[in-house]
Amino acid sequence: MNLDIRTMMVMMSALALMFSGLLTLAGLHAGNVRGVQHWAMGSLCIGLGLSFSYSQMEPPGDAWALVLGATLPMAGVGLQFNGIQTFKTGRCNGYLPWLLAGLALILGIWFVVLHPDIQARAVANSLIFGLCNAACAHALLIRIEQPLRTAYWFTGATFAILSTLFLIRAIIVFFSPPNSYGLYLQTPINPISFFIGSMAQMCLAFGFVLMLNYRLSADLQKLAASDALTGALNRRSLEQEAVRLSARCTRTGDSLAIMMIDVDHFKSINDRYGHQTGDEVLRRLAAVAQKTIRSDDYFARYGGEEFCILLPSTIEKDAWILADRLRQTYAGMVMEFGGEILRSTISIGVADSTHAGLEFTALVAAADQAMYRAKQEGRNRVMMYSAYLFV
Ligand SMILES: Nc1nc2c(ncn2[C@@H]2O[C@H](COP(=O)(O)OP(=O)(O)OP(=O)(O)O)[C@@H](O)[C@H]2O)c(=O)[nH]1
Repeated sequence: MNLDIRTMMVMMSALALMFSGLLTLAGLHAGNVRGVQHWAMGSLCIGLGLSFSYSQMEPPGDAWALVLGATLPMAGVGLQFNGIQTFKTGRCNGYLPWLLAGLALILGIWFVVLHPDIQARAVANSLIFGLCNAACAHALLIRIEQPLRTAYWFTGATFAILSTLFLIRAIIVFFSPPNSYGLYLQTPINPISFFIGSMAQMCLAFGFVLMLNYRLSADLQKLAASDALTGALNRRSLEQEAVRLSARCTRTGDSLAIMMIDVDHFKSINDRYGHQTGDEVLRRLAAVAQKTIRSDDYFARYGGEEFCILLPSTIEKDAWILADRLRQTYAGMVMEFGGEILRSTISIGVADSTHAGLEFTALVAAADQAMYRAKQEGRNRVMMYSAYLFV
């Protein structure tokens, strides 16, 4: 391939520096999403490292510039890895870029200053870069969050390609005849590596921006679907889930159960302890309910101090057992606010599709009727819709 190495190196360095700016700007509006600044710093280090390498291409090259030319990109890959960790988990091994930079520095001093050996240095650096990129690919391709799957795959695959490229480069240079390799010689491996390397840099920057974009839109969707006070689903998303579940149950013939939960005498809690305490009571109830239900049940705040749980593949009797367990757990909770003890209870109405049909509004109406019956009967109890349906 007749591509000029110098031109490609300048382009690659300019691209990396540009992407650093782009990622910095993207990170400014990323809100709580962390990791983007690591990627920006990583790109900056890679860009600067490449400019150092380029600056000593013409003989007599400065050995220290060559050392820095490998040290900075190594720190850059470490920062990219940190960015992936932070993006996925919120935490990272902060020492990693320093460790990698230290390793590259020692290798550089050894193979450039003390025992100059271009070939050995190229093999060692390619191996380390290959392994670091493989680690980045691995970090991206394990434990993938569903909404970000495509973005993770895209970025992870790019890292995997880069890793393969570096490892092939290490093997080719290792087996090339002594003194036949030079970093800037027009041997086939050099233009190919630089060409694929520049493309990969570009894909990585796109990949990172794609990941950020997917995460922000997933966060927005989550916000739009949940109740701000309790974190439960909001009524609109519950209704959407109900339509989906009803269609599934119609197809499979499964039963769908529902619970309507209402805090007893909530007005007097607000009046006596204040609205903030009332809010906290709702949060605690939501937390207990979330713990009680199964992972495929849907828990939502229906409005005010009323909550709703949809239970797929459940009959009314089983829903009653679950509801009564929730009622007892909540009634047993001793809440303390500003030194004052607060105990509260809930009334629950349960119904299922066998008695009320699969229409969501009919299910809600049935469970609501049962819940009001529970209130009438003295509160702090669970009533089944079918129990008085045939009375
Ligand atoms: N703190 C707080 N109060 C709320 C919220 N939403 C609704 N409320 C209050 O909840 C109270 C509901 O009162 P009511 O509908 O009379 O029912 P209740 O006092 O619980 O009586 P019963 O349901 O009959 O046991 C009202 O005073 C609302 O202002 C909220 O998000 N936070």
